[in-house]
Amino acid sequence: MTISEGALYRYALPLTAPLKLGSEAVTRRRGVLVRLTTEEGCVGWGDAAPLPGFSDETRGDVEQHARAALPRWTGTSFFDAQGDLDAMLQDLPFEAEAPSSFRFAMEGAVVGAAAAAHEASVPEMLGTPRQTVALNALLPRSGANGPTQAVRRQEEGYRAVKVKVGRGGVEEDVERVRAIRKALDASVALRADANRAWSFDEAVTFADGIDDLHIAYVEEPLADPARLDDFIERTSLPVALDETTREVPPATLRGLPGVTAVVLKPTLLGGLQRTREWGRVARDAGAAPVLSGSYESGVGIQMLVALAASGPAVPVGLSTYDRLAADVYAPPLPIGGPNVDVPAVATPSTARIAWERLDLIERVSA
Ligand SMILES: O=C(O)CCC(=O)c1ccccc1C(=O)O
Ligand SMILES: [Mg+2]
Repeated sequence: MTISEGALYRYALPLTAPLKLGSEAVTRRRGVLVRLTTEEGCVGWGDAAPLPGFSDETRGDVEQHARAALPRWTGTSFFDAQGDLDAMLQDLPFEAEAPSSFRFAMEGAVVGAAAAAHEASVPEMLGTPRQTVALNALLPRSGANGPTQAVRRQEEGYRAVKVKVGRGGVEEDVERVRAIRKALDASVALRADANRAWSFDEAVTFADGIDDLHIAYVEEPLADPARLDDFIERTSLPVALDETTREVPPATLRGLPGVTAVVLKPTLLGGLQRTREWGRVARDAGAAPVLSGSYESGVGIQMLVALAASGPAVPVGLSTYDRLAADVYAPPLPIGGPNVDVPAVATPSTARIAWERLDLIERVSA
């Protein structure tokens, strides 16, 4: 497969409400779309959407890197045997300093073009996909009416609910999580995410406070993640990694037997190869890989759905898409309920691109 053209487009999508990310408040979701075209006329799209407060790079960095790198991709041939996707991805001409979101975009565009060349779907290129992907419902941050909202989501059919903790006092979190857990059916998984807010003692207070309840896991309880193994030894609370996956190699999991799940965000982790490697190591270690979004556009979300469809059947974190008031696709993708129909969502479609929302940055031909 030979790339004959690469194009870069800037987008800035409106949100349903400002997004609070650490100390930043984002009012528009900004990113860069990549389109690669092969000599045979096959097209693949990718989404590079660095998340302020979480990504190491800015959108400006992505633009600068992508403009300099694109001429090395056009005219380049690479191996594209279906069934050996990992070999194909390893062959891509990335520089060592390629930003994470750029890796995600370029790998996605290449897989999309290869899928078109093989008349396969993107999920099929990644493995043997399931037809549906279940989502977890993310409860809004404000503490009010947590149990009522959680029950509403359960009635809509969600099998997992995620709640943010670690913003106020730990006692309040214990009360909130207890009330939500008691309001939900036992069969609905409850997940908590502390985003590294707690000292060791606060995290233990939380764990002891909900000791008699079954929650699926708490993500990143500790401000000092180096103490995770102590925490796992001290409490019986199941733990999930999120931020840590961007800081340590996947093999670290083998030394953390109390880790029940790993939250994998390809935009932040640096693309498909790294996500798939984490997924393989997690499964070997008995931890569930939970694919999650970082507020990508529809193009990025399609790739996340494809990745999730080729992984184990655990509810994934893609309700970030609800926060976009408009997408690069018009109409937007049909992601609005507890289950995503994979074939209906994960087919990239140039015909549905909302061109008026894209600004051409650069187009390079071989
Ligand atoms: O996991 C989910 O359900 C949604 C994704 C999510 O919460 C998230 C999205 C972007 C950045 C950080 C986080 C987080 O897990 O804290
Ligand atoms: Mg998290």
